[in-house]
Amino acid sequence: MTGNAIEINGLRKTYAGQKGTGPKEALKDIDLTIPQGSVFGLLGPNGAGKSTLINILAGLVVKTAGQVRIWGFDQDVNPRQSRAAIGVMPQELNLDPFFTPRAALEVQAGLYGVPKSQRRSDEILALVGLEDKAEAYARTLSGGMRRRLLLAKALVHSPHILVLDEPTAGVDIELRQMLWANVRKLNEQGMTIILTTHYLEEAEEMCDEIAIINNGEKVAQDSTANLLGRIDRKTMVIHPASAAETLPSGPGMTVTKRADGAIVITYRAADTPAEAVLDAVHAAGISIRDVKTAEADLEEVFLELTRSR
Ligand SMILES: Nc1ncnc2c1ncn2[C@@H]1O[C@H](COP(=O)(O)OP(=O)(O)OP(=O)(O)O)[C@@H](O)[C@H]1O
Repeated sequence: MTGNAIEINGLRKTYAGQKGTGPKEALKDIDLTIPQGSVFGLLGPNGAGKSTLINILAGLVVKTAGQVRIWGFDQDVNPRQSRAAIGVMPQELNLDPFFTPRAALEVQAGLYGVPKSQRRSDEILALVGLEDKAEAYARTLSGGMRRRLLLAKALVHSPHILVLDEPTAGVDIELRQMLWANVRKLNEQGMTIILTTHYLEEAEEMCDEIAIINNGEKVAQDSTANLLGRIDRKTMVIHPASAAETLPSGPGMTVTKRADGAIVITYRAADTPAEAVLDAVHAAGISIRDVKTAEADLEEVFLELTRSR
């Protein structure tokens, strides 16, 4: 099946003002489509509105205006079906301390109306590596284990869409790898994944497509490759065979010398071929011991898109 997992049109959220402050427009007229089967990244600085957006999808925050369709179901017209299509792993570790992981999954499955015969609690516990903690009280689980349990809870009703809100904030490497391995596996099985993250390199590595939200507005949405392609600046670092006396120069090149003697040249790939940069280096009488090039990363795209606003 092809199509959109999520379709959002004209979405607005205004929180009522608290003491001494006016109302807060957290989302201002957002349009967003998320293709089925993708791993989709929702990025933005603190306070951009990501959690508000996710909480609206999860049915935890009531929107002020706009239309939200989840797996084709309008949230206002078919609230039950649209809720059933999505599972959310929240940021906060909000677990009942007196439930064991197995009991927590059974309760969650009950809330979603999953019949006993279709429950997969043990399979899901195994997926997240909690099978040997199935009967431990949640209060005895480590922070990492609690996060695993939150992921497990998001999966009990076999949703089409899994939303992960800052899943790796403050988690150790082992848990992070477990999470990403699971995300990849679930995505390969056809699940659409939406994640928010502050770690740009993580989004770069994991996501096919990314939307950047800033100050309640969508400032970009594109494939990860296209977003990275937006910044055409390249950097070449030349390590000269002997100390350079003259610095190379040429149209479209910015040249600086580092304390270690390396020469750093930035240029736009569209206007300046790498060969022209190397020619300029040779023309300055420099012989090259080593050379490295670097592309823009998502951090630069992100800064460029969110800086001016
Ligand atoms: N319940 C609320 N009442 C009033 N204002 C709120 C409420 N929840 C969020 N806000 C405000 O709405 C804006 C968007 O917040 P939101 O939590 O959605 O941002 P975010 O992008 O998820 O940020 P973070 O990454 O810090 O969680 C912020 O200015 C926040 O202070």
